[in-house]
Amino acid sequence: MTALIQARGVSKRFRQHKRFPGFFGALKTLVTSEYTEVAAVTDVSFDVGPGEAVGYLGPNGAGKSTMIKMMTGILVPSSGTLSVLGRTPHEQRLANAREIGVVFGQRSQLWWDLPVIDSFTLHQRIYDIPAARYADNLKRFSELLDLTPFLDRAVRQLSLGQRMRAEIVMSLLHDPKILFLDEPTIGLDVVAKDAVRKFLAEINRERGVSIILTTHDLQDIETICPRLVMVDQSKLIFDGELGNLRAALGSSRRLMLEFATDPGPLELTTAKLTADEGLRKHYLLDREDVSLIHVLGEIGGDRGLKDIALEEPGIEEVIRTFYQGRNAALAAP
Ligand SMILES: Nc1ncnc2c1ncn2[C@@H]1O[C@H](COP(=O)(O)OP(=O)(O)OP(=O)(O)O)[C@@H](O)[C@H]1O
Repeated sequence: MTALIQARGVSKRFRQHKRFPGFFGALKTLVTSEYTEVAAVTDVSFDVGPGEAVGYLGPNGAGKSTMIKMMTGILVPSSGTLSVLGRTPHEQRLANAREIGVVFGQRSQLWWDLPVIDSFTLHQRIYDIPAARYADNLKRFSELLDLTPFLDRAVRQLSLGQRMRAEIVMSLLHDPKILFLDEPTIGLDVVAKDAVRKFLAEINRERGVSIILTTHDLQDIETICPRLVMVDQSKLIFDGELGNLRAALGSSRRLMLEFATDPGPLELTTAKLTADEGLRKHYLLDREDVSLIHVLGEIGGDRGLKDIALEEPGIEEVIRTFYQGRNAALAAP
């Protein structure tokens, strides 16, 4: 598989004028030429293949937006090599732009005072999209994201959810091979988030558009991205599937057993009793080698068991556990 994106030891450091506090500090700031360096991205390497959907995750300030900006050619890496569709993004920014789509949740690419459809028409001209292709894409995407009711309205009159849907459609009109999205669902209500997620998952599946997505909403990842790239304090700390991360953290499935009559505190060797509500008992299954069959075998058939529910830990819990474990390891003497 040829990689569409190849990052090798990519770093980005920002140089900032050193600021001194207080009134005299402000004067000193003006006359000194001292700088501090911020390491936004440090030695990051990964590949992204055709049709992959990758969630780029990390806490605030971990360097996600900076990495997206380097891949889209807006920022120049301080060191390392970065190739997107065979090009160095910042050196061939225009050629790169023709084959990628970009959506920044915090910044609009639509013309604020023009009707949505006018921004789309301008996009068609700038990107030289053949008329039939443009018409097909516009029809299909507008239907999927329900844009038709507000195509003729000025962008400044749209709600955030409507504007984001329009941004996403515009980013795809020229059939990009890769779509970069920086927090595309930020501030959206649950219905709009759901529509955007389903649309992106469908575009990825149907058209094979590779997706690189940063978000703080892990449900976005769960719906769209099988693969996670996780960063912390500018460095890459995990690259793989959510299932691998779950496995690496050990199994911690939750089990709920409901009985017709209360069998009393039912301690088991195969599962840890975590809450006893009488008829309902909650357990943690934290051993890989123990399955539900083992637990049921231990309970036996004569306890009046009425119902069973087994739950895998949700994505929030998996990611939180991973970062907490890492922070604890870093803090250890
Ligand atoms: N233009 C800039 N000049 C100086 N420092 C910057 C600049 N842009 C980003 N940084 C710094 O680089 C680091 C990484 O920033 P970045 O915006 O990439 O983080 P992020 O992971 O996208 O964060 P968030 O989740 O809050 O959006 C931060 O410490 C930030 O303050």
